[in-house]
Amino acid sequence: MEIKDKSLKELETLSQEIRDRIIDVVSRKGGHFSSTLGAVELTLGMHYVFDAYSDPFIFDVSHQCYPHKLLTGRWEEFESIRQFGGLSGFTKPNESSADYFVAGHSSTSISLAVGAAKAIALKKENRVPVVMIGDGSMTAGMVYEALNELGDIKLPVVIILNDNEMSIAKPIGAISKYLSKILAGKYYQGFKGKVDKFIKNNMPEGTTYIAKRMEEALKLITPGILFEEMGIDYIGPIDGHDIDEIIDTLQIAKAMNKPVIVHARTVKGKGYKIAEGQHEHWHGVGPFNVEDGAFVKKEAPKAATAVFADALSSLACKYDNVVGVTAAMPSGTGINKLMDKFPDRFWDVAIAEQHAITSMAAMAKEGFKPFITIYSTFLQRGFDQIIHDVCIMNLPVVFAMDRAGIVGNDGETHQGAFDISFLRFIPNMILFAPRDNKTLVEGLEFAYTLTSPCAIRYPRGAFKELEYDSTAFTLGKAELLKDGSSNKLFIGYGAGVSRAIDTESLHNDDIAILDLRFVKPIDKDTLVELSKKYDDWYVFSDSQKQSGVASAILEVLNDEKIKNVQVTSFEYRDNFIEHGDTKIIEESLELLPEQLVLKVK
Ligand SMILES: Cc1ncc(C[n+]2csc(CCOP(=O)(O)OP(=O)(O)O)c2C)c(N)n1
Ligand SMILES: CC(=O)[C@@H](O)[C@H](O)COP(=O)(O)O
Ligand SMILES: [Mg+2]
Repeated sequence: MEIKDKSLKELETLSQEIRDRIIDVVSRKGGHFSSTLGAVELTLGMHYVFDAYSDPFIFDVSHQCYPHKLLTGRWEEFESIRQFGGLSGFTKPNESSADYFVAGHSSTSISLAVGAAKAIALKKENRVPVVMIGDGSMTAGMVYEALNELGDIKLPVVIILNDNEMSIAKPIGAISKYLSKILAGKYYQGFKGKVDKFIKNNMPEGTTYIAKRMEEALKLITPGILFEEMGIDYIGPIDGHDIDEIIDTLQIAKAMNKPVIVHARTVKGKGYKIAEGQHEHWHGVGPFNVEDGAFVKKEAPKAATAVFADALSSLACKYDNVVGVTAAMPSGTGINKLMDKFPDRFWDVAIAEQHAITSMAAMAKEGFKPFITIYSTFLQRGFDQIIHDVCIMNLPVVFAMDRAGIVGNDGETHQGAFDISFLRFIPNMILFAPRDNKTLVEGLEFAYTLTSPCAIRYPRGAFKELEYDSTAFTLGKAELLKDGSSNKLFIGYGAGVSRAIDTESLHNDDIAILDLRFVKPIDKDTLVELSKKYDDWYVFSDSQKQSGVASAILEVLNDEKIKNVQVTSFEYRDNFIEHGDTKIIEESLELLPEQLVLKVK
């Protein structure tokens, strides 16, 4: 039966079935959990009032899209969510025509809706873009760039603001406070009841006229004055778990034929009691026991994130001028501990990567030593700020890039593949990488001493502990870990060093291993020296091949007119990398040591 033909009772039953399915599958497979549970009724409302195969359904970040997937023919396949070869955890048009866009990074939804609305108007079609965006995602600047235009051009777009008063962590900033203040007021429910009665008793059926009246009436009480002043109509707050109210409101919003924000209050984790409310650790989860909410514990070595956080904490204790920032990822980057310990020196600035970078540039100019702790993938947001505000000024900002390399189940939107490629060509930027926990700690101490911007990368999860001792970091100096008796040289960068070591251990030749340490400035002298002894080089790095580590080495060989060396890159090829367990992804890319050793042979 079509959703549109279902009674309220049937819709409520369906919402329970959706929740049961999400809880069952995510408790076994892991995935984004509390956001998606909180969006069940709103998603049902979208599907009841709009048509996912015609109206662009645009989910911001799209980590809350599981109910949408279940409603659009992916009930059985849902079992494979975020697994290699299975469904993506985000919307993906090549998975279903009901998925309008790929998303994974936040706050793109309203811009997409504006573009879609313009296209629809030009094509003279009768479709309406519908956005679902969370309160956390409303903190990013791009949202206001889009609203700025939307309020001016006034094309029909319905924006459902799914407000659970949570980002991943507690939401930050004045906009969040403003939204919370609205939510603290009364539901629009009581008022709406009166308007409904008025419409039923006085008006003929016919949405445009009704909507006009409704809209006028709403204007008298709207708490969403910020949006109203920008030219976007505001309805709310409504109860985001009351299907009846959601459907009524969305029907009105649709009929208004202009930009409208429907502000819905929801509970993150709704329907799974243990996760309900403001619990950060239920945002994205691994497998857990449904009965008691206990996570399935896996013995895991200390994550690089934790090593980083401890080392930064020591630096902050030692040096008063150390400051730091995260763009809405306090626990993900480990900086939450520092925010607790040094609340006036470490900040969460909300989903505002660009602002994080530029504001820290000014702190660096004022004599502070900022550490921008950020996932490699989210640093992409701040590309111009890195060049324009940090590097041209040659300011000693440290970019601490977590989640470098394959991140696993989040997939193509989140892989930390590109940072070396897009940072390497920026003048003044220093790029180096630790190979293990010890060199991560040493690398941070070294970063503190630099007077230029630098970027240091480390992986999701743990470094492999290596048996090689390390020497102190010296700017632009590589470290030869072992000489070899064959003509081969393995060059590793960052976590690529352990891959090189593992591959060497599987080879029957005795192969020299170099930890490149710096991809910029690169150790020209050492490379020239090594070219005299070894002429078959292999480059191991968890990063894109184009403009990557092997490219940097080839530039040296070319500049130094060294012709005898053959370089093979074991970096990522020119594709976006899918989702799945990291090891399985690496296997699919033929990057496991046992695969690489065959290539070398
Ligand atoms: C540009 C960018 N920065 C950071 C993130 C990480 N991130 C994913 S979801 C999220 C919180 C979003 O909060 P909200 O929109 O309120 O959704 P909720 O999870 O509360 O439903 C963050 C910070 C991201 N996806 N994109
Ligand atoms: C959707 C999003 O961007 C985050 O929730 C991300 O999935 C977190 O990734 P980690 O699990 O690596 O912190
Ligand atoms: Mg939220």
